[in-house]
Amino acid sequence: MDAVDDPNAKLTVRQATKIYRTASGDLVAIDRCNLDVRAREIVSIVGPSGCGKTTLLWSMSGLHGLTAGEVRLDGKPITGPNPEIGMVFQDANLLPWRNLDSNIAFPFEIKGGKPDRAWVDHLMHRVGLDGFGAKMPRELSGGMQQRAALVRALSFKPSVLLMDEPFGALDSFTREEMNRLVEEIWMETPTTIVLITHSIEEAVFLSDRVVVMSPRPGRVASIHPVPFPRPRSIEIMTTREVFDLMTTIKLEIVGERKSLSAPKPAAPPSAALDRAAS
Ligand SMILES: Nc1ncnc2c1ncn2[C@@H]1O[C@H](COP(=O)(O)OP(=O)(O)OP(=O)(O)O)[C@@H](O)[C@H]1O
Repeated sequence: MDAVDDPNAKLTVRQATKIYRTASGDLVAIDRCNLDVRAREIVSIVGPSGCGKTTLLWSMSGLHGLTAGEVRLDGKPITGPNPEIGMVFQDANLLPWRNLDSNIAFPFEIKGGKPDRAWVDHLMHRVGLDGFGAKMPRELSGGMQQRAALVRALSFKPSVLLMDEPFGALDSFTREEMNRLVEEIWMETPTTIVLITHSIEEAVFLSDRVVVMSPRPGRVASIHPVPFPRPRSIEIMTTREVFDLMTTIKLEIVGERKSLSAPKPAAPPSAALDRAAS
């Protein structure tokens, strides 16, 4: 999908290509991806396993370099980790020997600073962790650890939050609770959010737009606007329109999977491979 610069874009991905050099040869994970994410928008990225979702998200974070193409934040190329960008992963990644307060303070310590205590207290209250600051990670459920990871990511007041399958390890009830919490926090303090998920329901519940990626090498195959009002109640999520949208996206991904397993005619080498070889 080719893209023209969106004047309201917060994040701009242009011709993003990533080739991993592996022992068995070069692997093109994503190939000329284009995407604009607008300020204060929630965008989910879905697609078949291995299509390059994480690769794309990490390139947005600046933690992984691209082989070709670029990602821009507010028009400026992202070339490394950026304080404007927070991240949440499937694993809460809390240091087991530090309590919650100290886990949240840790990234600030590394940089030689301190978190804004009032803001952290507000976030802890917001996610339902009031009074849990002195608890060790092992004393908390998976859902509570993910809440703490969310507080840690938001404690920097990032303008962009990247979430890599953040609730994938949680049971479905806790996952829905976390989805509602993210929507509530976002409605109070709109941040630009890009979320990777394997759950179409989660993608539709949370997003303003759902991006479907093609099988590897991943490209943006289609983008679906999600026009339903917020907050997205159970009543909204069980309407015919939501069901139809989820079905369309599911069928598209299944179709993409089928095309992945079907024998493919020899394709001309991509521009990315040409570049890598030269
Ligand atoms: N560091 C790496 N070195 C080599 N290959 C890698 C590396 N990271 C990812 N890959 C490969 O790149 C492809 C895309 O991986 P990626 O994790 O981005 O996909 P994904 O869509 O997030 O997958 P999943 O949905 O299964 O989490 C896969 O084939 C994966 O094996």
